[in-house]
Amino acid sequence: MSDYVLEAQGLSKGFRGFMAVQGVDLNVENGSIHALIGPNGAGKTTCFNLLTKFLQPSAGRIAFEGQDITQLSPAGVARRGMVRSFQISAVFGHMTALENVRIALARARGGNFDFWRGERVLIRFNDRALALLDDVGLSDSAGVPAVALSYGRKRALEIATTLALEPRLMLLDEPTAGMTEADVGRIVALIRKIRAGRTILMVEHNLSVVSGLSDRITVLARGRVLAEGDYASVSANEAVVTAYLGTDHQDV
Ligand SMILES: Nc1ncnc2c1ncn2[C@@H]1O[C@H](COP(=O)(O)OP(=O)(O)OP(=O)(O)O)[C@@H](O)[C@H]1O
Repeated sequence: MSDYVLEAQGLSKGFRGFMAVQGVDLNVENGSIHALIGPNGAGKTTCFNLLTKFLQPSAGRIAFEGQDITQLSPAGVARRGMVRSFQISAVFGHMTALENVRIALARARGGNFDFWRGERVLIRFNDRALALLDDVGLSDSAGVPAVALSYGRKRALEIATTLALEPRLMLLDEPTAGMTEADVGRIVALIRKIRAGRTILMVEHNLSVVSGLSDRITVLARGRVLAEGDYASVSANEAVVTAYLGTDHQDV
């Protein structure tokens, strides 16, 4: 089997003639944390949407664990073990943290989501749900409605609902966006913890998060791959520095 859990070749996406992503090759190594970075408008989100099949590529091929997934739906990709955090937007504000994770577990097992009469069914998931809440540091919030959780805790709950789907490849879309510094530290620690036994691909703007977490970084600019390597090598790359300096982004 290949060392790569995810392989994309020649990935392209045009919007009415404008190429947002053009000829991107991306190989994500099994067990790694791989970050996709780049200045505003570089094509990171489009690339992410292509990989998770929220967008259909205009050209290119994507394989997950050696199987071609280019034609699959987002749900089909998720069922195979490649899950995007927040994909299922499973955080229902009026439900408690525990109830949210139980619903995610029920869905992961192909439950018909009929939770209106499902209390007896859902109760079977209590132990596993409590263990997942513990994994993300939310055991003390099990009974708290999601709406009452702080922003950082809500993101942790979203990660717990994603973990409920038992992803082998977890895709995180700007996991620290909009967070206070203290919450950023907590999410970084959480990502370090949950990486065991799985691969993580993330889009992230916060470069200190990227430098501390990523084994490998792909830098996009104007829809193309500008550089790839570890943090030390991409941050010393002249083309990368120029691309970042040309925007209002923080320095690399
Ligand atoms: N649905 C769409 N229709 C038209 N243009 C689009 C669409 N989605 C993205 N684009 C354009 O494609 C380019 C890449 O956008 P994308 O959102 O992928 O970049 P990004 O790297 O995620 O940027 P940011 O860091 O600002 O979120 C941008 O110029 C954007 O305006």
